Amino acid sequence: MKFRVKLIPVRMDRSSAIMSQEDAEELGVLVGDRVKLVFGKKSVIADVQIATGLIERGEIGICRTITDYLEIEDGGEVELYPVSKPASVEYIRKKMDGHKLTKEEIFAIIKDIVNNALNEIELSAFVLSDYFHGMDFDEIEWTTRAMIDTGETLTFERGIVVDKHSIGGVPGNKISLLIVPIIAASGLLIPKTASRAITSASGTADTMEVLANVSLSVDEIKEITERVGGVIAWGGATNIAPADDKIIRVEYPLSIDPKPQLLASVMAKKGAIGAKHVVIDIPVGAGSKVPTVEKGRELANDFVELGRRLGLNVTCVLTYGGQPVGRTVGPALEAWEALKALENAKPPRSLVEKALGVAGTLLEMAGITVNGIEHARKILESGKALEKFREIVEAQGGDPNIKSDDVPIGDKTYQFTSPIDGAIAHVDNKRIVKVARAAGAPKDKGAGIMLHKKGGQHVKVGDPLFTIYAEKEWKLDRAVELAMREPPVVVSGMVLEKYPSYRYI
Ligand SMILES: O=P(O)(O)OC[C@H]1O[C@H](OP(=O)(O)O)[C@H](O)[C@@H]1O
Ligand SMILES: Nc1ccnc(=O)[nH]1
Repeated sequence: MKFRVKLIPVRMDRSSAIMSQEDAEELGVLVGDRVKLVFGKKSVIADVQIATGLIERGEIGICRTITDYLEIEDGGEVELYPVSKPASVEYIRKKMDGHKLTKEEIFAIIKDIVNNALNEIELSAFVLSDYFHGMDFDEIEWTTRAMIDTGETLTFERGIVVDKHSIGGVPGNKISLLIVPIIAASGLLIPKTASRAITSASGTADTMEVLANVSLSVDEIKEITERVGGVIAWGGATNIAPADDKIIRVEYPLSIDPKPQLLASVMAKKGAIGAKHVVIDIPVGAGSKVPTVEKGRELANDFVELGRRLGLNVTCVLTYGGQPVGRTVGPALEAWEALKALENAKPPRSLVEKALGVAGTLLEMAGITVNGIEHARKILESGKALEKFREIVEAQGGDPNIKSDDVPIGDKTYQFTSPIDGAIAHVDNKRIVKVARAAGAPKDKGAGIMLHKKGGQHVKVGDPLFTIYAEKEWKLDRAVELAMREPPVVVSGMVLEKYPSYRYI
């Protein structure tokens, strides 16, 4: 059937073909079905969208990304016909029914994810079927390999390439901003790619973006790593394991990270950059991705086994994840605190101790020293890590003279104080994230939470507990309201509750 092109003057990631309800009925297609648009020798597959009123009968609304590709003008004529779903949709259905997929089926799914051939519903179905049914080890290995093979890989001619990655799940986990410069300052190469937030209020890519550009190409990552020793880049902007960010975009709104995807997501990025030694940080504790040490050990075994299959030397570090790392949550606040630690300006102990523990493990694995923590501490305390971090920031287009107190933080604030004398019984990871996201994080860089007290500390009536920061008043109001309904910091005396009507926790 022939259609007249109506150019929608925007660019979109996904290809959509917008038509009237009547034309959709005549073609026998529903919203989300696929159609092929042909112009001359070129063709493109697009999803059907319906917008009666905007699009007349006989018209097809397409965005500039498609018109540029087809080299067709507004008002031009295209041939359009329905096409069937790719075979990978059948494989996703097989997984939804709980069956094991073959290597070929997994490669087909990942390839179609990379080529944008699956719509949001199909991609979500894939992620959710992994969430409900899991994958066996072969499937996890094939997913990881498929994610590596469908993207670009990096090789370095000289130097020992190492890497670290956290599975995430604990708020305030800004340790990569300390670890990467410590490792780079020790002479090792660390081309670190990070994701944006998945279940938290700020991923390492979101935090680093406060200080520098994180959208680097594979060539830039290689060049900067060879010149300065390390980078902190956003994996989604590179062509390294390109399926990863597309999967994460589905996980983020649901705040889920199914185990097979988690393993493949992390290890594909490590495999693609050719890391020899890798440390995986597994935060363990209530409200994190891994609730108990036993579960942490199981996951650690999986990482080590996947590393063995891919030829990477992996050590996992189980870390305390029962409450946020350091005192800040949210991109700018976390960048501020990471800089404080690099400046040796009274940083929180939990942040420094964790960063040194993970960095030290990597230094020992690479054979730099037998006492990794002390070696890492010297690099941090001597100022060499700060110096190296500034080189990295400059190489990534940021201001090398940045100081912690120059980092702009949201100017709309609200402080919560203790309603009673008592002790902090609980800092709830999930609630902290919910409130920080309600305040605007990670999109609004200045939004987040500063904790004034952490678990176990004593408080008196009226003592500050935490402050919410936001860039916009209405987001602050929303976050404050949420924090009142679901307190993220719980103070308790020895009397927990009174019935019928008083509730302190
Ligand atoms: O948002 P949640 O689920 O906490 O996890 C995502 C974060 O965890 C990893 O941290 P890193 O890059 O090793 O520092 C990812 O790259 C990302 O920054
Ligand atoms: N699923 C993931 C968890 C943590 N980091 C990642 O890059 N991916």
